Amino acid sequence: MQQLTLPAPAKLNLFLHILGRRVDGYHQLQTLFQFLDLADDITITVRDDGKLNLLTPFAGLADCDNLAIKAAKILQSATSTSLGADISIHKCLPMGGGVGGGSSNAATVLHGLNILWQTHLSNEKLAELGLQLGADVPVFVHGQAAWAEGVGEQLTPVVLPEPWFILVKPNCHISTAEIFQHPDLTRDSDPITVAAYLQRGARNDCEAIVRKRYPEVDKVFKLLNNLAPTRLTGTGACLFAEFADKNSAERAFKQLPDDLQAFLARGCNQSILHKHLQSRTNSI
Ligand SMILES: C[C@@](CO)(OP(=O)(O)O)[C@H](O)COP(=O)(O)OP(=O)(O)OC[C@H]1O[C@@H](n2ccc(N)nc2=O)[C@H](O)[C@@H]1O
Ligand SMILES: Nc1ncnc2c1ncn2[C@@H]1O[C@H](COP(=O)(O)OP(=O)(O)O)[C@@H](O)[C@H]1O
Repeated sequence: MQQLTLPAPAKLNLFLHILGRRVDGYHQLQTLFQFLDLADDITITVRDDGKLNLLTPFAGLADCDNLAIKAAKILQSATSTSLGADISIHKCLPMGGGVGGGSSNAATVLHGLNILWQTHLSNEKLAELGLQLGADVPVFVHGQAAWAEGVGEQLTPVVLPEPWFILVKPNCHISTAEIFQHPDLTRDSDPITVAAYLQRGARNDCEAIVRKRYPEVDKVFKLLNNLAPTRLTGTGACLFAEFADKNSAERAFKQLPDDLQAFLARGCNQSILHKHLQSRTNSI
């Protein structure tokens, strides 16, 4: 087999608590990751000459900085394969929005090339390689909704309700590093348990600062929160409102102004990448 097309889904941070800060500046978190059935599509074709080409360059981002290419390079050097690849990314996920598109692209490329190059690395090894690219890559590699601790890399799979969401990307770009450096960020939240989250919910500690720094986020937050309980994902800028069923989500979606970048999606405990990989394995 020489070519594969695989999805690279979005994630939500259903809540995000910051418990402290490590000496290296990274923050200790507690968060709950769930996937959405909303995804980029990535097509990978094997090359014999070892070259790694991105056929769909992103405006303003050098190909060598694209996480899809970085993931391919890491796998290439970890396995010493002589093979290369052409990679095309059909982008659907808002970039820099806290839905993890770049990390998800990296995880999908790791899985796709591991199949095409027949390098046979375990999920654990792929997650270890992915962590070098970003704190969120391992959860996409494993593909199970997860309770996360540490800097987001200590994962415990969980089974959660799978509600419907309206996801909105306010028209602004937020730097993750900038939010984590903010002097007013809450860094001393008490740890909680999954059971406590399921009973009472929990906040996103970045939300107050992001809403204050970015009026556009605050405006969209108020609009969505009138329709259903709303949260920031990650460090933003995307906001999500939760609905128990598809009909109520659709009704609310119709009330949104036309100029908003909004998506209707379902929460998934198994990433659609992994559903796809499983159905491939079953059909072989
Ligand atoms: C906090 C989360 C929640 O999902 O935010 P989003 O990026 O999704 O919004 C992620 O873990 C982010 O992961 P990712 O975007 O991969 O972050 P990285 O590239 O590893 O780090 C970007 C910058 O954020 C800060 N950072 C990141 C993670 C962390 N636990 N503590 C930090 O202080 C560091 O300053 C780092 O330089
Ligand atoms: N394949 C990729 N898709 C999206 N962003 C990428 C990719 N490769 C590198 N990036 C960079 O990573 C940044 C964060 O992207 P993304 O993962 O979409 O956001 P977030 O971490 O906020 O969820 C982008 O602004 C972009 O500069």
